[in-house]
Amino acid sequence: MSQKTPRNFFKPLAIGAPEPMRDLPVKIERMIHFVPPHLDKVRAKVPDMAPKVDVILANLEDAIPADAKDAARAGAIEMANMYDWQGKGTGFWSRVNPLNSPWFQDDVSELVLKAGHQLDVIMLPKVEGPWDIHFADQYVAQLEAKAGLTRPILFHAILETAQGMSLVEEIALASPRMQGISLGPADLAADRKMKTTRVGGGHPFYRVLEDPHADGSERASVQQDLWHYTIARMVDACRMAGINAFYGPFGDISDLDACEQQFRNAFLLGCAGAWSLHPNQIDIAKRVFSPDPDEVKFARRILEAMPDGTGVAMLDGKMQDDATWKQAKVIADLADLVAAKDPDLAAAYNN
Ligand SMILES: CC(C)(COP(=O)(O)OP(=O)(O)OC[C@H]1O[C@@H](n2cnc3c(N)ncnc32)[C@H](O)[C@@H]1OP(=O)(O)O)[C@@H](O)C(=O)NCCC(=O)NCCSC(=O)C[C@](C)(O)C(=O)O
Ligand SMILES: [Mg+2]
Repeated sequence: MSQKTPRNFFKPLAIGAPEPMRDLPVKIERMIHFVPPHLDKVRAKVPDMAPKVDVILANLEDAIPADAKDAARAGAIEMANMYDWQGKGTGFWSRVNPLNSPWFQDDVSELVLKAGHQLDVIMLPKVEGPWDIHFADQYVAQLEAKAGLTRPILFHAILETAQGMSLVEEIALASPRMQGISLGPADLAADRKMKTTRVGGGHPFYRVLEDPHADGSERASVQQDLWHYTIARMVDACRMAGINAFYGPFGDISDLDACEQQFRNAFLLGCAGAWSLHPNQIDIAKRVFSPDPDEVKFARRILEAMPDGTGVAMLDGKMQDDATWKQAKVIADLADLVAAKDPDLAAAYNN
């Protein structure tokens, strides 16, 4: 497989385009909050919502009707100027239409040329392979040069096709712009021909049955996680590439408990955040993707017990060593980031 040389991997893909980042900005992205930019009433909420979330995403793709694509794009550009994104630290992203759609070129060119200074991340849907990232990479570089941007716009891919799943490692490694990957459970289920119309979460048919009982009594069965393999492989691909994995949408807006459970499964498997489709999912993502205060305190005890990160120590009967020190570092560093943005959690982590 042809690979760029390490030195060429970080070369700008257009004369005048900003230098690609060698290290990603360290941010908390516990929830990526989706906004339909064509709805005036919802768009008007952005200045009030922005301080309360980690990322606001102007959605131009699915859930935006074909006859509202131009209005959504114009709304996204308006959103770019509704808040001090770069100054106040809330991420401003946009999900553009698929690369083969009639809207992709206008989405990307107008966003970069008219909102590139405020835009942090372009979310690319239905990514089939590294070639999609390569194409978008050079196209955006050309536009960045034209717009005179000094900071590169990053990419976030959605994992929502069977081919994309089979190439997820190559997608994660395809460009210095890659910032993360989200699971897209609806399109991926359709492409895999999974027999579910749900957007994330479990399914009552997906279970394991215990062995038959001699007395013929009823056999217990337990529902299993449909998304375990997919999320775990996405996490491995992302962490191998030094980027973050995210759980995508949970579609059953009315079922807050199942949403929390799906987010919690993803958090435990290594995801950095999830999408919030509705205001009632924002606090769930905040609660789940912020480290638990007791876990933070225990993690800090591990770091204190082994200041240089090597050796062995016993804490509350649990063996700690170089590996658990690294696990503790992940939790403690995340807690510091969350505390900087969230005074309530800062107090919980330090009392
Ligand atoms: C589901 C919907 C229609 C219910 O919208 P609603 O208005 O019927 O809900 P509501 O409960 O009546 O709304 C209560 C209040 O919240 C507001 N509100 C409602 N939503 C939002 C929001 N997002 N942000 C900010 N405010 C919101 C709404 O305007 C209302 O305000 P009000 O009290 O002042 O009247 C609405 O929440 C919505 O459109 N959410 C975004 C859906 C979306 O973006 N879907 C696409 C992403 S998932 C996907 O693409 C799949 C994937 C990855 O591709 C793949 O797996 O393949
Ligand atoms: Mg989709």
